[in-house]
Amino acid sequence: MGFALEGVGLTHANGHVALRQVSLQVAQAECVALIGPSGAGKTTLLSVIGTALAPDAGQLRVLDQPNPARLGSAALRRLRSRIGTVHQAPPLPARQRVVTTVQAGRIGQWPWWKSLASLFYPLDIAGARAALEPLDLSDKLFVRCDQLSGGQLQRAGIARVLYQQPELLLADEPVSALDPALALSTVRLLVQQARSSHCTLVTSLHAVDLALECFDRIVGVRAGELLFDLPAAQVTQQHLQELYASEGQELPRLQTPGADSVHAIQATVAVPECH
Ligand SMILES: Nc1ncnc2c1ncn2[C@@H]1O[C@H](COP(=O)(O)OP(=O)(O)OP(=O)(O)O)[C@@H](O)[C@H]1O
Repeated sequence: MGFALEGVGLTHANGHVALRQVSLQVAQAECVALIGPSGAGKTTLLSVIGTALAPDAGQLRVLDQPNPARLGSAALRRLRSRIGTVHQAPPLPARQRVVTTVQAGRIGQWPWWKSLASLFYPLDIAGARAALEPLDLSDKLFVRCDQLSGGQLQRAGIARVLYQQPELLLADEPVSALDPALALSTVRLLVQQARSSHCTLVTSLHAVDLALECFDRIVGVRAGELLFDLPAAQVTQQHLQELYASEGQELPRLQTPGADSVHAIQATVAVPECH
């Protein structure tokens, strides 16, 4: 099983209710996109699933582990080592080389002495290179993180989580810093890698067309609630307009000069299909 939330609620420390009565079941190896306006609660939802935030109402089960908030620190660390997280702005140490940063993806799975040694000497250069290759970053293997562009940093964060080989992969706006063609190929890579490794993938995406193109299941989040949970083929314009009603008429899409849709980008770049 991937994870299940039943009636989950979360109120932030300042009293803001970010999630209310959220119920969502995602099976192992399913790939799901979260969409919704800014401030809807997508990041908060991913943080709850990833056990970074404990819900204050309802039930949570992650990778067959009920109620992770009740786990002791060692068991929680073991559970978290099975969960990979891609952040919008990956918190990668500025002075660390890319190879070390990618290898750090497995620190939670290695014995302490190996994790420590890997900080001083890269123990798996070939593995790190293989993770960077499909993201077109293998030439940056020995470059320091503070010498990468924002988009390269974001892709290094993705390489790190792919190297981790998690059972559950949570990606929060993983391609927000990438140009439209790279965004499309990178999301497709995430979906393909998740499918081939039988990993559950939940990705929040700003671009609605990217979500509909690459994912079979779409969850619409608005004001801390799930507005819909549908197969991509059943998401209508009306669903989307209702979801983004607070953002005016325009739906957020991939933007590229002279082409404003995934299909237009597809026509100009050779990227493998998602479905
Ligand atoms: N640590 C916090 N303390 C207080 N309120 C918070 C905190 N984090 C988020 N919020 C509020 O909770 C709501 C949901 O935020 P969240 O980041 O989950 O939304 P989101 O859908 O991911 O937005 P975006 O698409 O802009 O990243 C917002 O109103 C936000 O202001």
